[in-house]
Amino acid sequence: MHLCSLGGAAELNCPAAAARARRTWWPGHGGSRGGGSRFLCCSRSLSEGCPSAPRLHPHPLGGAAPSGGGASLVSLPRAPSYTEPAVAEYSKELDVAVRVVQMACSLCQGVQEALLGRGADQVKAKEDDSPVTVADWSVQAAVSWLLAESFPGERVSIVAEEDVRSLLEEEEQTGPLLDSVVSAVNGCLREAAAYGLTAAAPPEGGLGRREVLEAIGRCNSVGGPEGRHWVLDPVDGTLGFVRGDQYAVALALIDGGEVVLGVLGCPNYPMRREWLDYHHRYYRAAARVAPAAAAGGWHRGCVMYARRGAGEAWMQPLGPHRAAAAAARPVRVSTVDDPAAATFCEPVEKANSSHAFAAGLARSVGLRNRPLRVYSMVKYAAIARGDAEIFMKFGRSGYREKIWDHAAGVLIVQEAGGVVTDAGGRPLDFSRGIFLDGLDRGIVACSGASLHAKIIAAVDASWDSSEL
Ligand SMILES: Nc1ncnc2c1ncn2[C@@H]1O[C@H](COP(=O)(O)OS(=O)(=O)O)[C@@H](OP(=O)(O)O)[C@H]1O
Ligand SMILES: [Mg+2]
Repeated sequence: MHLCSLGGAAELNCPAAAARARRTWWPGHGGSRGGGSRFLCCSRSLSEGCPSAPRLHPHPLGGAAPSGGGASLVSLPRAPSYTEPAVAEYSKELDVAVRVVQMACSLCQGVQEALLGRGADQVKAKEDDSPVTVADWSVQAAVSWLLAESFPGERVSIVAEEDVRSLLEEEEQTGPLLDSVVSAVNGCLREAAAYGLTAAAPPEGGLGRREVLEAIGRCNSVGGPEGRHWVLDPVDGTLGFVRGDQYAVALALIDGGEVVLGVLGCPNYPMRREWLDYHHRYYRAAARVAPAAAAGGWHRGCVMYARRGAGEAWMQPLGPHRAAAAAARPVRVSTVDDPAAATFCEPVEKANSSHAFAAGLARSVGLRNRPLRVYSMVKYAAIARGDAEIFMKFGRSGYREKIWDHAAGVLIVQEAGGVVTDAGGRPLDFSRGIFLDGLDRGIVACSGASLHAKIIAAVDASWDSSEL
């Protein structure tokens, strides 16, 4: 365990570069550790396969009447309730999960801002050399606490990425860390009432070190085909997070081996894609001069969510619950099904997915747009709301994909109208524990069945001649 020297200025949505990239997604430049990163946006007309067209469905949280004890949820102006049992199922779980992810995003925003100001010594490296920060452990502790308090009397099983051991090892080797985590957790939990989770507020004086460690340690479930398991990636795309770029907070619920709920917090992915054209920090500075500009929400990220079988996915802006819920809108995948006109997403890091294979495949189907390279499950969010059409991930041989890196995003894309399978066209199997074992080659997510079939055929045609 050692300090990780991730450096490099993040060039988030630079306006000048955005002008150059006006017509297409521009590839991010992740490069190796120490490099900068860029994330720019597509400026295709919003009328093209517009995901924001209003639909005549009631909001899924509309029927989320809190049942039994547990979190007392603030009553909101509600759309008509669902009556079909299949849709009403998991209402309370979805409602709590959205609020919890909102709170976690707020925590992350604070840590990211502090991190960018204070430098690389705040970033630690795990045994596999991947980065981890105060935010990863703090979000895990806060989510664990909030779920346990919101579902009292239930054995809340959580499968999550971080563990207590690595936190304690870091503490031992590099000095005070746990206190920063405790402070971030308490700062987050103090906001519980603003997010309508009043019963989950911390005790007076806040949680202590022991309680925080216990909360992190409780997330030690291994999932599996039976029972209910929450699946949490506290900070997905930690590399993007430490570079001031895109990252996600991902929370899903698996029941009987199937993903039934997915919530994806994307704190740097604004509600409207054209807002990505601008540098977040430029806007933060502008907001200090003219605070009214900030009130419009241009700078905010979003939270996407879906429930299995509902046939719809939703998005709301970051923020306390009343305002966020009032601004929620459905999202829908793009209608582009011609690969030549599609945009594909892939991981920023070459080590996480072969860029060369994806580029060859893109050429073979006549794809003209440059790839959208973006950190984290924001790739799934981009597909779900029609900002891109294809996401491919072909990990290096031997790498075992983890369920927390995919569960929430896969469900959201599927419910928004997309198709996600392995490269053999088979559904992803979330019932096998922590790993997405049994994957044929890699993961292919597309905005629709016809595009998906073409991409799967193209993968087959290029596979044997590839070096994967
Ligand atoms: N070698 C390798 N191959 C495939 N996948 C890997 C690999 N190493 C790590 N990971 C996992 O990838 C998560 C980040 O994946 P992304 O697709 O978002 O990649 S990238 O950040 O855009 O480069 C990342 O999640 P976080 O740790 O939450 O950031 C890892 O779980
Ligand atoms: Mg992850």
